[in-house]
Amino acid sequence: MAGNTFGHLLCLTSFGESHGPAVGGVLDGFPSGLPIDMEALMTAMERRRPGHGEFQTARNEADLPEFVSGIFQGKTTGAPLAFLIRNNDQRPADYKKMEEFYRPSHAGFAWDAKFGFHDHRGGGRSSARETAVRVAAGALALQLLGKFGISITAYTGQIGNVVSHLSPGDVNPVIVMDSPLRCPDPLAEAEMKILLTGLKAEDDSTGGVVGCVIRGVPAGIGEPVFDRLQADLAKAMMSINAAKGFEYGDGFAAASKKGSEHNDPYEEQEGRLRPASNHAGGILGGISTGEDIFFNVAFKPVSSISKPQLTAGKSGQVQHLSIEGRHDVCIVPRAVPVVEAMAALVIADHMLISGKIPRNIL
Ligand SMILES: Cc1cc2nc3c(=O)[nH]c(=O)nc-3n(C[C@H](O)[C@H](O)[C@H](O)COP(=O)(O)O)c2cc1C
Ligand SMILES: C=C(O[C@@H]1CC(C(=O)O)=C[C@@H](OP(=O)(O)O)[C@H]1O)C(=O)O
Repeated sequence: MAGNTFGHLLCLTSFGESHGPAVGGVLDGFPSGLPIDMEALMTAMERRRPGHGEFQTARNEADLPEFVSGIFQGKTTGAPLAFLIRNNDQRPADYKKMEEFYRPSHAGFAWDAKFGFHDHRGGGRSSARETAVRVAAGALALQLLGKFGISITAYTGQIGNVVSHLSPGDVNPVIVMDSPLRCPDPLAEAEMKILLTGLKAEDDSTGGVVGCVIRGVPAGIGEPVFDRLQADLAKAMMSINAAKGFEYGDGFAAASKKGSEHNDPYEEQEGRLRPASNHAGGILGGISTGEDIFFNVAFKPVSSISKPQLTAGKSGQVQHLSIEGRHDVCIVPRAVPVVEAMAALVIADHMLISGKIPRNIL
């Protein structure tokens, strides 16, 4: 398997390069009969699209998916959903130096080691331009899940050392939607803006954390032992460019807790048994418990910075390299819809596997 296809029953194949004519995808296994809300799909694309934010890359792309298969009379047909997203605003001259130098901590060095050469313009296939495809496919999966009462809200939980202290259960999707940095906590967001303004002026960058909460997933999805729900979520999140870590439920903090602090004892509520707390993050034994599923994804600082870095070129000469081009100061706000999209693909896939979503929803 060449690594460009993701999923079990609902499979996304993505293709395209940052400075090629287009990126695009084929989403196969999607149920027939779902009316597609193109406006909602474009809202998702708009949230990731480059070129319209103070701390974002200035590359300006419309990110308009053109569907060439899988939709008839506004509804999915069950055939592969295939779409193209044209690239219109490339500036390859920005990458001239990359013929001589590898960008420290971008993908060029490793891609050359594997493939022998790669399209150095915009990083080629290693560019997060590819994540536009995930958002288009994920927006379709989100619409499908919405029919079955499932909602997914990703949000900015941390930028640099500024942390939002809201717990996942308190995250309000409306506030996140309206926030320029996709942060549910307006006080933290104000501090994040100050931090990013300073870093932009210093030609530097920073990382952060995207949180995500999935509500309405019924108990019983996930396929032990290798396709545990958290294993598939982890793979989906760690496949996003610049992702450095994944944790769900109490995550790494669970390591230092006592059993008596971490356990979720059961109680009867309205005639059914439920855990009284949710340190598990909605998954036990690889299977959903019916509680909210929540997780965090850590992202590294953007590697392409114009602050000079001392680095050796391909012929060995050491030089102060200042990266040119149009780059994000912090990718976290633009990664929010990507995390949402990948989570939607995983949950929709497992809902189909378990039969909780039928293949025909007419
Ligand atoms: C939404 C998004 C936007 C990104 N924007 C940039 C960018 O403008 N400049 C950059 O150097 N890296 C950017 N990245 C990160 C690179 O794509 C990533 O570091 C590169 O592919 C190498 O992969 P790795 O960091 O996972 O090893 C972005 C990532 C995401 C998810
Ligand atoms: C184009 C997008 O983001 C790009 C992601 C990216 C990277 O290295 O990942 C580097 C930049 O590419 P370029 O130098 O070609 O403008 C970003 O603009 C996009 O997200 O659609």
